[in-house]
Amino acid sequence: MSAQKHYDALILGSGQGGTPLATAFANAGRKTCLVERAHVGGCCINEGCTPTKTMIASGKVAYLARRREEYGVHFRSSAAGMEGEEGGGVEGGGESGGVWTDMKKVRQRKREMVESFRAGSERRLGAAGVDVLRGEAAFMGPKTVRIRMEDPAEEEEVVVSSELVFINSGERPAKPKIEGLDGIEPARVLDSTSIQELDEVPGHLIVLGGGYIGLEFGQLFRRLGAQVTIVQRSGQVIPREDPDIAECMLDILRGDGITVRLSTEAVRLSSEDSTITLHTKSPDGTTSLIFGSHLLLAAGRVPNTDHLSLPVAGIETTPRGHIVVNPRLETNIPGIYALGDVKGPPAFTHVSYDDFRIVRDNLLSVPFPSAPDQRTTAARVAHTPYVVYTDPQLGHVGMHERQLRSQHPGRKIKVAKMPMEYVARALEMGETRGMMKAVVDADTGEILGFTCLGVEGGEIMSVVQVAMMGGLRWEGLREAVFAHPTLAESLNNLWGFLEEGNGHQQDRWLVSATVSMGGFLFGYDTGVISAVLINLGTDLDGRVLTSSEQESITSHTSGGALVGTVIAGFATDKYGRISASISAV
Ligand SMILES: Cc1cc2nc3c(=O)[nH]c(=O)nc-3n(C[C@H](O)[C@H](O)[C@H](O)COP(=O)(O)OP(=O)(O)OC[C@H]3O[C@@H](n4cnc5c(N)ncnc54)[C@H](O)[C@@H]3O)c2cc1C
Ligand SMILES: NC(=O)c1ccc[n+]([C@@H]2O[C@H](COP(=O)([O-])OP(=O)(O)OC[C@H]3O[C@@H](n4cnc5c(N)ncnc54)[C@H](O)[C@@H]3O)[C@@H](O)[C@H]2O)c1
Repeated sequence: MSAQKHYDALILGSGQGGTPLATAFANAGRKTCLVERAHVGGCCINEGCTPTKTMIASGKVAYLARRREEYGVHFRSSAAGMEGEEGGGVEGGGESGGVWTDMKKVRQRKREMVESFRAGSERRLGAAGVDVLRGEAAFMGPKTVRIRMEDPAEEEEVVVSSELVFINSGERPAKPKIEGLDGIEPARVLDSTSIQELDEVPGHLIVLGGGYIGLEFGQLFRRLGAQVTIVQRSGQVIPREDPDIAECMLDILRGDGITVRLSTEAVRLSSEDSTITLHTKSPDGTTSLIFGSHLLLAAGRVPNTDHLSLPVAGIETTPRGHIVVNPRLETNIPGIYALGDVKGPPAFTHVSYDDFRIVRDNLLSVPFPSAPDQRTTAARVAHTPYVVYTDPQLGHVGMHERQLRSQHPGRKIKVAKMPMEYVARALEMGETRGMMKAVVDADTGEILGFTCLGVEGGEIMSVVQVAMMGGLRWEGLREAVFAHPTLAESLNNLWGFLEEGNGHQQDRWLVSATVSMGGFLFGYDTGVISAVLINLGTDLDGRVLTSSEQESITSHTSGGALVGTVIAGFATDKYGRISASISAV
């Protein structure tokens, strides 16, 4: 049996764009229908941001509990020389003992958070009078959709037509093609959704993919007590980042005891008893085996367009299956729009939510903040921020140095890098890992991009984002009066590190040169003096530096002064940290 219904607005998928859009249309007096095949609130609330950040909070507590003695804090039992009560959980990696994870409790806390967020969304939809149909939608024609209902006892199928259709169907985890994958016991092969439902910590988690999901879960499960190996196909983790930031992140992950294998291709999987074996290959042909108890697939996501029968409606997609839209989020079919991840990257909740605002303002004429009918995605391109919720967080806004140098080679830029070790508040908190980096226009002072890989890096980044939105130049942040001691006050000092040098590569050399050469003399040329570099050693990979690299370093040393025959100077390492004071002849 199939029922027929007609609406003013039909929303397919209850994601971060579609859910508030449905409420807005209904509140504006339009007859509105929202179709959802799984759960209201979509990925972010049910499987994405909300549950992961809730679980990551548990990981942070475990991490700090292990570091408690650094802060002069002891558990009563250990202070008294007694064994801490243990049981019901899994030993927490053993770094400092006594901390174990009750995975069921971690999961329960996550479930409660998800349920409360989801209930809030359901309440808002109900209060606005949105018809929520539980089932899977597929087009029958441009403005007609068939819904296969979740509960066939009521209706097996409902056919809905509408003047306006909004597709907000999101993405799901990709399943990479690896020989042997289908032969592994399903309970041991996890994705970003199923890993959140584990009731015990895996013994050894192999993470396939060194992107956002791989890093967030890899570090979380390490902190909860698992051995973790991250296998990343490309030569750096989080490949969209500048190499110096990715390298700093790598140091942090390895510092946490995570094994990270870069430039490593997963070739084949096999399993015996409870052990999974991943056969890998490096670009030079070297093969190796990685053994683990569980495998997390974190190798990207694919759009939920394959079940929508888009060709029936004539809706255009990219070769990867994302829906093609213009800056007003209109598809090629009039009256049909796409919002959120389903239209392609960047795939973030705040992007999907802004898609909602664009459509709402253009179609429901909400006049603020810009004139109706003029809102497009173009306005946010320069400033779209994001945060990777590793600890420390990686917050970024604007352009990357690498992107600027490759896409705008003629533009004169300056780069400032400062280690979090220079941030008073971070020192007080005992959380000094990471670095800040800013890229500015050398002529105008405009802030073009900013990254903070540091404690509460997302919050610090947001301060700079607001400055960028307001057109504040870097000098404005240098002179701003921030409350002391905040993390944001470090934005007074960052700019002292601005220089035109072309990046991390030379800094890598400087690190190893200073580390390996001991008492040797650094040469530099400040325009006042020039001196000769006596010995340079090797780069971080042990490679002997060429003469042109040595020359480059001698002209890149950050500063110095000549006093008689004694040369004093300093050089900065890859984080901009002063790594050597030189005084010798
Ligand atoms: C593990 C993880 C962590 C994340 N963390 C963050 C974070 O910290 N910050 C951040 O900004 N982003 C994060 N993201 C990304 C973020 O979750 C998404 O960008 C966000 O949910 C936007 O999604 P959306 O609005 O496009 O739709 P989604 O939230 O994906 O919702 C789409 C909905 O459509 C439904 N649907 C699909 N097909 C059909 C159909 N045919 N019929 C009916 N219903 C259908 C689905 O069931 C789903 O509920 C994370 C993602 C993951 C996986
Ligand atoms: N904090 C956040 O905002 C947040 C958190 C999680 C996810 N997300 C969103 O979800 C998206 C998807 O995340 P993701 O981490 O799955 O994808 P991703 O594209 O960010 O990273 C996937 C990584 O896996 C690697 N890879 C791909 N195939 C591989 C293979 N066969 N073997 C080894 N490595 C392989 C790629 O090189 C890539 O670096 C993100 O791009 C982001 O938009 C956001």
